[in-house]
Amino acid sequence: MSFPIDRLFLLIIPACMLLLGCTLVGCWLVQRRHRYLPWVAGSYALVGLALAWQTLLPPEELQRWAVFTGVMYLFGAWSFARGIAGYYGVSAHPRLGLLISAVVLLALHYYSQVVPDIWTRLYWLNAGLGLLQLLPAPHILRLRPATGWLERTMYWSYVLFAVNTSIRPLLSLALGSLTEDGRGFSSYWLMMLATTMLFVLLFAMLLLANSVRDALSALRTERNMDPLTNLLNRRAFREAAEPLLSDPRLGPWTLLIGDIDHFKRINDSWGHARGDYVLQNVAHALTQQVRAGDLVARFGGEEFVLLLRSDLAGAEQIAQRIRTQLSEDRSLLPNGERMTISFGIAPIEDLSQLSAALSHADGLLYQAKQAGRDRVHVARRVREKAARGL
Ligand SMILES: Nc1nc2c(ncn2[C@@H]2O[C@H](COP(=O)(O)OP(=O)(O)OP(=O)(O)O)[C@@H](O)[C@H]2O)c(=O)[nH]1
Repeated sequence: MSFPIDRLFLLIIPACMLLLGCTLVGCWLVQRRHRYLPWVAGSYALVGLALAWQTLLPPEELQRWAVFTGVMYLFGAWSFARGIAGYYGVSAHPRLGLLISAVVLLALHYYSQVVPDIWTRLYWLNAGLGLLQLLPAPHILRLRPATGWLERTMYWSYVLFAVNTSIRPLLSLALGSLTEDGRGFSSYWLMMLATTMLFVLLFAMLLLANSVRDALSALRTERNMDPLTNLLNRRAFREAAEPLLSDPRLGPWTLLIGDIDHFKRINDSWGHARGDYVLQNVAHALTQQVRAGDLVARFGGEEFVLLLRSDLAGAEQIAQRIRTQLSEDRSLLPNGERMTISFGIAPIEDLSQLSAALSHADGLLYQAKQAGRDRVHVARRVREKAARGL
């Protein structure tokens, strides 16, 4: 049996689609987070298989299998819409999709078995495919997903793809050179393969870029955030403090170190889970009291560091507010006892003083602990006291 070499050549595109589908599934298996990926992969696989099937069929068989291949294309198109809808978190309207598919399949049956007409069949099929793909589009547009370039490119190429699908037969008609079976090297078939491949590649690249971006941002979060409290860790605090303290237009800055009093006793008396709960509540209280642009970090254990854009007096007020709020919250410890925190507060003028200011605030915190805990020790006071010989 001989098989025309040009047909084999045309099989490259469906094969690429299947490979891309497998890549997306692989990507999903690694991360298991992007649940829209299997839908897009499924649509690639279905459309790829349908294209391969049609390429391999002898011309006289195309009509007989029109409904079968129609089912694959239609489900592939809806699966794509489902993937896009999943990406933006909206519905792909499955019932409406089913209705559109049923109407198109009836038309395919009529124009293949009752009154065979390949071009009317193509109009129906492509209009149906375009409509199915566009099902989630209005909802996505209302969401205004234009936040980043990736989302914007994704959305508009998706809309363009759906519109191109709908009007493909008309474009082909305008280009002329139609062949009887609408396949082979007919303008329609070549244009269909080319545009499908172009968009399919574009989407695969955008989806993979999205996966990589998410993986990187998850890594960055893991690297920078304390997982228990969602505060910055020591490394991220330094990184975030650098540009702030290097900008002479900002400031004045003050560094605070807060440390929960007798935290070991909380762990020993009520267990680690209660200790963690207390840490989370302290973190919440700290972030509640500071302003946007201030930094709050957990340096480890029960020690918290804050960089506030404020003078010493303002920082002291904030520390006192946090201290009062926490000590008045009787729900933190199971026996209703007060939970207290001590602070050391030191000024800082620029980045070069960061380590010195941290030691300074730490020393003041130590003094606060020595003085009985549940208090705020501020650098100026210490200096004033020293000046007065106290
Ligand atoms: N639950 C919980 N405990 C932690 C965590 N990290 C450190 N700890 C505990 O925090 C306690 C710190 O105890 P200490 O350094 O003695 O401090 P303290 O008991 O608060 O005493 P003072 O600071 O002097 O008031 C230790 O028991 C650590 O095990 C954590 O992530 N979760």
